[in-house]
Amino acid sequence: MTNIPKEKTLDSSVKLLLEGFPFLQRRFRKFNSDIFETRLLLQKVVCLHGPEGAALFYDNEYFKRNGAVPKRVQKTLTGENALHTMDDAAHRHRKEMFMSVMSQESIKRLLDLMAAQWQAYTLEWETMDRVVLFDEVREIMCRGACAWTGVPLKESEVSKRADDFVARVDAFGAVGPRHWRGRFARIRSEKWIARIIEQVRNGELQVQEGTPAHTVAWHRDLNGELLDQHMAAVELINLIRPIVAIARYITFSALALHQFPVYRQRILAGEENYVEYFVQEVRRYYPFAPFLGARARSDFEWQGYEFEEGQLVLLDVYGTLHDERLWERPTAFSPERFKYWKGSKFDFIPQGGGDYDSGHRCAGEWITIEVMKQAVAFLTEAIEYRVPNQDLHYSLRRMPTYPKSGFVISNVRRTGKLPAAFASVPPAASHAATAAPQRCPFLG
Ligand code: HEM
Repeated sequence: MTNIPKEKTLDSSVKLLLEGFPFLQRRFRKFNSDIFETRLLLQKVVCLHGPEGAALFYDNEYFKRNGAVPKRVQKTLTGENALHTMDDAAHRHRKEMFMSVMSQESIKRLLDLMAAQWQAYTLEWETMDRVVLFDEVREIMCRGACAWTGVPLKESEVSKRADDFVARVDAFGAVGPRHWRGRFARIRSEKWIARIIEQVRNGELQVQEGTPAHTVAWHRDLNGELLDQHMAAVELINLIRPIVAIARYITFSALALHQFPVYRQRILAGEENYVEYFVQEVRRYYPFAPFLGARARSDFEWQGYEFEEGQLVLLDVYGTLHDERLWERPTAFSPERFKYWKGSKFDFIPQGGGDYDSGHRCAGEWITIEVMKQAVAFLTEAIEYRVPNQDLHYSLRRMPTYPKSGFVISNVRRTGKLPAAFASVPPAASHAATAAPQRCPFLG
């Protein structure tokens, strides 16, 4: 039996808050090991790093999620008792519902709805002195996500609803006011969406079959029962809120285009798949999810280390994405690396690893990649802009993080060119046109 290297500490929770994203990575380096033990929130925690650690973490035989996601994260980010906390047959059944709305056709519909929003917003940006990209893109994402799911969004509530979704994500690594903002935002958004579920079920709101609102409202659990209204709201939000969260990756994409202009040129040169390499590198390079948690199902041994039943285990997402053994010059931004990447399901894990259907890998990873590709194509081909002086620093201590200024652009001009993916998409006549699905130009 080998002893797991142990951090000498009564509790490291404060250090985690102070150090942020690199907290785990620093300790793996200090111990020169892909496993170590520490104490967080007054409990013993075993931390795993790298593809072998990830393969173990995603092995359903050894780990479960029930009891692993802290209540403070459920009460802000995910909602309580959501898919993220389920296991075994019940998880697979609920996950099937999520994956059923991730078909190519469904994602294409989302992209068309988003494209109309990009066009409507840039019309307005031309008239504005300064545009805070993060603030605008979260609205674009919120409108697109609501239209796609089938959730009506009044013009007057766009900003408030988008704010609440942002606040819920913003709360996941926070204590104090930021955490409480997230809690209140969860309560408001769940109340709103629970009413939508009620209206879909009683026929007050007509939504097309196949849309996420229809799918979730009429989904039956393994016992054949509809989800209770609140649970259905939690899960429908788990399809909307994370789309709004893509605004962070899009803001980081704009930052990358600004900081590394050579890649803007390569994208404009039209090299095949280059936009995809670029967004993959954005997802690797910039921080989002720091780590993930699971609990051991029973006592077991792995590589000579002993795990105890109920043991809390964390998987180091940020550190694995910046490990020099996996990524050449990990601190350099280099989309080219994805040209040659022959990775596994366990090394490139910005949205989790392993399988989509049987495991907890992010249900929305394909959406994230496609929505980011669309945004990058738009930012490079459809508009020109200036980037005035501003504070573009993003703090690794803040979880989650984004550039302090929100990425301000000015002098926005439409080029008159539309990326190929937009060519067939009629612009939204007004924001309201795509916000209410009944009047959506694509769904009729
Ligand atoms: C900003 C982009 C996103 C990031 C960084 C992200 C990240 C993650 C991560 C780290 C997980 C946990 C994986 C695990 O527990 O092993 C996850 C799970 C999940 N994500 Fe995402 N995600 C994003 C976008 C999306 C989108 C667009 C959707 C849906 C439209 C989505 C829906 C989900 C769902 C339903 C789960 C739970 C899966 C399960 O437990 O089986 N996410 N995501």
